[in-house]
Amino acid sequence: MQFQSNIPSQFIWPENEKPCLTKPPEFQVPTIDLKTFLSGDAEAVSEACLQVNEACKKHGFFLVANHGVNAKLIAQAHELMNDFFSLKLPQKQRAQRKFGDCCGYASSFIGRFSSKLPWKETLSFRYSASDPSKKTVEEYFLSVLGEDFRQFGVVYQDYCEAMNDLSLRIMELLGMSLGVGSKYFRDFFEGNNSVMRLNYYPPCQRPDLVLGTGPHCDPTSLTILHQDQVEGLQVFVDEKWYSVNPKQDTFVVNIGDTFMALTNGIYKSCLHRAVVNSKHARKSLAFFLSPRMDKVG
Ligand SMILES: C=C1C[C@]23C[C@H]1CC[C@H]2[C@]1(C)CCC[C@@](C)(C(=O)O)[C@H]1[C@@H]3C(=O)O
Ligand SMILES: O=C(O)CCC(=O)C(=O)O
Repeated sequence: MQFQSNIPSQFIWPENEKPCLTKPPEFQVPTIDLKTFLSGDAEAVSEACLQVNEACKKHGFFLVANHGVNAKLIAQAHELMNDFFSLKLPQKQRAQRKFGDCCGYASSFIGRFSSKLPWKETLSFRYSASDPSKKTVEEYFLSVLGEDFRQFGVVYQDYCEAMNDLSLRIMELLGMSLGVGSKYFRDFFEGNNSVMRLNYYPPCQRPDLVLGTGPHCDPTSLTILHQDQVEGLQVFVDEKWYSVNPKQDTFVVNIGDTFMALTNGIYKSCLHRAVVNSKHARKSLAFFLSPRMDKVG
């Protein structure tokens, strides 16, 4: 393995994809107050629809505030991420992601990609809303990691259920913003399957050479991201990178490729990435909503 300034070459990105040394400008992403939108107040609804329509036609990113997700649950989800990623490697590898599967533990996708490796560890698992009595996330942690991880399963099951509920309320907003009504997309995604991903970005001595997550569009329908208070998320708009800085008590929401297709390209799924820094680890919780495949005609 070759090294350049202590960084293995597989983690070093090409010149044209490296993060800029200077922090890019902050991107002004609209913040939607979900509570006022759902209150049915005509003016609030029309304002929220206008903001979402404008944002999604351009870049597909917006923030949601007053989302109703329990703050303690969010804090627990972050705390347990620290606990999991602090485990010794052999313990984490008990959940090792298998080739071809999108679930499990991955450390920089070693073995999956050979260059431009992301500077991150991830733990991904499925959430199925099709049968509310089946606690798929609890079962995952118990079956893959064992009895000691029961509490992880309970917390992330609750977190995924909260994300699923939030995603359906956001689908109401997206339907209204496109003029097809609040039930159109909500009904389509009811009982869906999703992927929950825990992202852990260790500090890096050379944050100018690596990327936590490379430039990508999410292939799924909708992503609900909760980032900790360490900056790192960047979106690519009008041929430039901008940072989407953490905003207390909000989730970052973005359209994925599948939802872009569902809107015949009217709403955009845009490139984004995550940069790292030399001092602090960074964490994010990403919930990727997908449609029920039996509803995709
Ligand atoms: C279903 C998924 C695959 C990825 C995680 C979720 C939704 C986004 C996908 C991903 C982030 C898109 C960019 C490349 C990728 C490999 C990554 O950087 O993590 C993708 C995820 C994956 O395939 O693991
Ligand atoms: O961690 C972030 O800020 C972005 C993560 C992301 O884009 C992803 O997991 O697909």
